[in-house]
Amino acid sequence: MIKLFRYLEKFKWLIFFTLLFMFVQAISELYLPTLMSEIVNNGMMKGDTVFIWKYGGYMLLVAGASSISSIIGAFLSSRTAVGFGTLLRDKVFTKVEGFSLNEFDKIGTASLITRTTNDITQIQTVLVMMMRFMIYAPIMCIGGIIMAYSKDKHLTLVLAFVLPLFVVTIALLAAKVVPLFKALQKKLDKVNQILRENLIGIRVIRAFNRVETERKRFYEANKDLTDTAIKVNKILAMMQPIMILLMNLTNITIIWVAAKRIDANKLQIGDMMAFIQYAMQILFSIIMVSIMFVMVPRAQASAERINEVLEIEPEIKDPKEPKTPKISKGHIEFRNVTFRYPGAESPALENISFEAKPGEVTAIIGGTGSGKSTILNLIMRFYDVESGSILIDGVDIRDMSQKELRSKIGYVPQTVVLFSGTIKDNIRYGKEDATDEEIMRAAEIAQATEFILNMKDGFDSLVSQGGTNLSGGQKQRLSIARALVKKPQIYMFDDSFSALDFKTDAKLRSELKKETSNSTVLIVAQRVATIMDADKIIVLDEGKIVGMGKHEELLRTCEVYREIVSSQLSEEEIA
Ligand SMILES: Nc1ncnc2c1ncn2[C@@H]1O[C@H](COP(=O)(O)OP(=O)(O)OP(=O)(O)O)[C@@H](O)[C@H]1O
Repeated sequence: MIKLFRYLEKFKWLIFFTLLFMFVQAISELYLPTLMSEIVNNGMMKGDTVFIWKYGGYMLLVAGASSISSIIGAFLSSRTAVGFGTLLRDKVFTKVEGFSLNEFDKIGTASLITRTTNDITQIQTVLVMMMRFMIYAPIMCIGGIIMAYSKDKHLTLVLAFVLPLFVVTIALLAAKVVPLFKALQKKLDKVNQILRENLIGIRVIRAFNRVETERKRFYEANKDLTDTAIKVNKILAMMQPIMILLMNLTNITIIWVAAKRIDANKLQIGDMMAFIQYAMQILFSIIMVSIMFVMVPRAQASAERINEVLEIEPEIKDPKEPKTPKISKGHIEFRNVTFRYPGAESPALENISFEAKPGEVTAIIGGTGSGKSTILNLIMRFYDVESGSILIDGVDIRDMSQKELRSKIGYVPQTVVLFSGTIKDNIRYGKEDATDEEIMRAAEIAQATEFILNMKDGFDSLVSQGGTNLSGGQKQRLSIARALVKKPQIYMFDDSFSALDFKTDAKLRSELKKETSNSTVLIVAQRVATIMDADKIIVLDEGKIVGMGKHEELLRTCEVYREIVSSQLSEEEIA
């Protein structure tokens, strides 16, 4: 947690004033019982009304100061904690944005969400407590002991018995609660993970009639979380009556001992009353500190989880001095590229070398899992190659800034991702300052205009989160329009025409050809018809290139290609 507290620097003045006001509150509260004992001893016992009024007035002033300090302290500490929480969330979010896909896989999306929300809230809560109790509780405890001692030495002996008993009881309870608090956080992660999977996969869950199974899975994770939470709260609930019992026993003992001393004229009633109040203040401050000791480990567990995220050094970093290609055309070259996914035994791509030139369409075809998407992932630098290099316009992509690299590329991923907003917003995602004409033009080429205009509000129609109110083919076309509006040097289509009917597919590609005549176009496809007329077809099989050339050439020379073609086209089509 200390590591995270370095970010508190920004709030140092707020913290200073919180501590100052908490100090004023503690001192005022310590002074009140003494004033009260004065009123009892010198006012009430002697019937001196003027004295009572005078000291009563003092008491009012001191109590007022204490209340105002308490209010201001609470306000300032909350401001600090909320500000700190915001700052941390921002830091975690910014860090996560820079993660490569590897790091996402390592921590998991659900856990990243819990860490950014719940874990940071835990730290916020503890920070408020720390700021309020850090100064207040020790002053109340030590000051209380000193004041109590000044009222009566003998009575202080009662405290010498009670305080250790109090501390031991709290320590025993805390020892039980702390591990449970740590477990709570993990169980919350699990509930979040199942919830997320279910919300995203609801269609599949229903289609496979797995609603009951999923409900059971959620119920079990939820119950596990609830059981632990109940266990924690049972112990915490026990704490309160035990504390009250101990406090009352302390009260009774003090009164019993004090009564004898008052009888023997060794103690005044006012001093006994003040002593009782000091004893309560001491016990309360111990409770406060112990609550902090229980809460801190929980926040500590959260802090560790946040630190883990903040300390991950993204594997993919920008070079210190990024290079820019002298001539920028979008020429791609793979030189002996081998790549293995983290933890995988065999490489997903092995010794891949090819060129994709501007003005040409380069297609990649191959069976499922042959490494087609991986090639595109590597060009986008979602992962770094294991050996070999990828050059764009002669510059290794690891020597370029990621921003520059990605600004050259219009990428249409295999799984379409749309954001909540209008159709226009989604297309404009490709180019922030795109004009309405540019957006319409992109939609036109992507063959999306017709269905967009058929929607109630045309280009201003709302796309729901994840694009659930659109069909697969409609989503694909919007995703293509989003890449087109960017007018990049390199287009990468990852199986992006698979959900289109043949007619739309052919129309779209012929329009696309006109639009992308000067760009480098990479098309990953399963359908031979989609890539037959490409300038270069790369045939992949188990991560290796087994053929490269034009359609007719490959038909003659490449066995794998022939197999793919004959499984899809009729004899006449092949001829
Ligand atoms: N994130 C990942 N972590 C580990 N292995 C992966 C990951 N993504 C893909 N792979 C593996 O890498 C290999 C190549 O996958 P890739 O997605 O490139 O295939 P593909 O040819 O695009 O297949 P498809 O046509 O089915 O999309 C596969 O064996 C796959 O299991």
